[in-house]
Amino acid sequence: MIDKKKRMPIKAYGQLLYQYMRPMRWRVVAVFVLLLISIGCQLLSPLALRQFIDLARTGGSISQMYGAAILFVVWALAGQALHVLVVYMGENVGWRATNALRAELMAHYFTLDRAQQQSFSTGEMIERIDGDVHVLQNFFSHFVISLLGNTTFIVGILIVFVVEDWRIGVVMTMFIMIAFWAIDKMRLLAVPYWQRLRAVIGDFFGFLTEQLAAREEARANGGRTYVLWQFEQLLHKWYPVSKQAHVRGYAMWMTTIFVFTLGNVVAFGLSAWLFQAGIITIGTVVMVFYFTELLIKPIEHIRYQLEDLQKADASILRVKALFQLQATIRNEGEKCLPDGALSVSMRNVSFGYAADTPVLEDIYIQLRATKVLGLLGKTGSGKTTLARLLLRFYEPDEGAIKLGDVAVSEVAQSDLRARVGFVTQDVQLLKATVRDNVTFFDPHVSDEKIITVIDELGLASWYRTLPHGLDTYVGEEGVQLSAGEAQLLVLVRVFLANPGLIILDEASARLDPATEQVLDQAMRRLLAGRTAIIIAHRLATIAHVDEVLILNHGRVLEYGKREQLASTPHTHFYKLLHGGRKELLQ
Ligand SMILES: Nc1ncnc2c1ncn2[C@@H]1O[C@H](COP(=O)(O)OP(=O)(O)OP(=O)(O)O)[C@@H](O)[C@H]1O
Repeated sequence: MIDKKKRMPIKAYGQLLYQYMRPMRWRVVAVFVLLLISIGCQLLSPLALRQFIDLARTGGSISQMYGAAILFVVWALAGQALHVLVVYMGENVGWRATNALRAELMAHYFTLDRAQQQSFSTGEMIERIDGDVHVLQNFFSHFVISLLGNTTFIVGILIVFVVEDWRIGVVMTMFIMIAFWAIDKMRLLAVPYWQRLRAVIGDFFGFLTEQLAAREEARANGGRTYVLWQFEQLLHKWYPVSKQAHVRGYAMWMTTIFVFTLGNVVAFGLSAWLFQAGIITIGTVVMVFYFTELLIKPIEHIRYQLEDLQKADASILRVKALFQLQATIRNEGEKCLPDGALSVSMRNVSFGYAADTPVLEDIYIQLRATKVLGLLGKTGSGKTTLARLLLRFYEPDEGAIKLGDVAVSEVAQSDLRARVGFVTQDVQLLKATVRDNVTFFDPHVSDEKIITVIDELGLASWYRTLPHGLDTYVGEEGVQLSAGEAQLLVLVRVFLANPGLIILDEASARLDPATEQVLDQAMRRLLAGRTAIIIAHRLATIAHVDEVLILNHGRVLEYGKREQLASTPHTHFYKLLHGGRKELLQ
């Protein structure tokens, strides 16, 4: 349902402007000063026009008339030139403010929990960080400058009217007040519709990014018809919402046109009457008419600004909603994990993504530093979830998790992320060079170090095929890597960071048997002296681990030393090794 009353309080606008304009206050002050001078020039030019006409009617000298004409042109040109400068500088202020807002939104997004991040599709996030903020750019660059400038201009014209004749001043002041009242009443009309329009655009981009990412799967699995159907549904939804929003914007435009016409009639009628009564000169009649015409522009601009404010209302509400979303895991610790390999301890840990659906129950792990644990279990048994708890992506409902004898809840998130290396099933490479991909843009990692890890992982021959070595670009415009190669590169990234605990989630699932064998040997060398948890569906992946844990429906089915389990005939692991209980891996 659309909440028609939803409107941003003026205070919220003030706060937003204060927050983002403060760092540029001198620039903003300069814009205002230029704006006032520009308004002064624009107000002086019709006075020169009046002087010119009255001189012509009363037989003034030609040189006096030239003087008035030149003044008219000079004031008009100076006013316009300064106006251009004001717009340029205003745009600059707007860009800076919106970029700061964009950066803050992006940084805030990274502070959110995994579950909260997942509640936004990629497209929705693009719409928030770019779409909504783009709308606000106009608000930042033009709104205050334009509103203040145009209001000052209108007040200036009214003062001129009052000075000329109080009746013109009173009537035109009343007319402007009525005009603003009518336009402001129209303002509320479209806010909820602009809000809905942006939400629909967000859904559309969300769908588009998702489908573009999964285009191969969709094509291979015959999903094309469904995708196109869904695409069309979204377009159908977009059109009526866009129409509703624009029709309401148009209603506001119509109101302004009506108001302008009324203003012209009033100004012309009144000044004609005053002229006939011999109270004002013909030059003043032309000047009043000229000023009334000039009034149209600022009222028009204010209308534009209010229309933009309708869009900004919707965008600010959505941006604020994102800012108000706070990570549930907020009690960031301050402790650091001890150097070197980390022990892992989980005691009576239980967890569920939803309150009434446990995914892990009563998990117990006691892994000494430098030991490697093989984690087995069929799909959906909770292996990845267990890894996410170790990284504190989620908080356990019960139990205690410690790394290197420090509770993960007491460790600073940055330290936790730096000391625990996680290779997920879904490998993501950046559109950057091989070097930047493995160092994550850390300039302190030397090329020698990178090449050593590449050598140790057995990737030397692959590395030699890269046309520009570490400077080779990967991704769409660079070298295309196979899924297996991408996974190997991510392994280089993890090992370079020298973590105290490495979690490999199905890391070798995409590799061919030959590559897997090369990697297996290299991994054994690299894992020596480090703690690791290897999540696997295949027994070969965990041929050299020290301990084995089998998960079944979120519970520990079996846990012990690999050698011991492998040599005890009644264990599940023994049966697995000898061809039985295969369902535990599927
Ligand atoms: N983000 C999430 N939100 C809600 N439920 C989730 C989420 N991630 C996983 N689950 C559910 O938790 C259960 C365990 O999932 P998990 O990914 O941990 O299993 P897994 O053993 O790693 O499976 P696989 O071997 O297929 O990767 C599954 O029932 C899954 O549907």
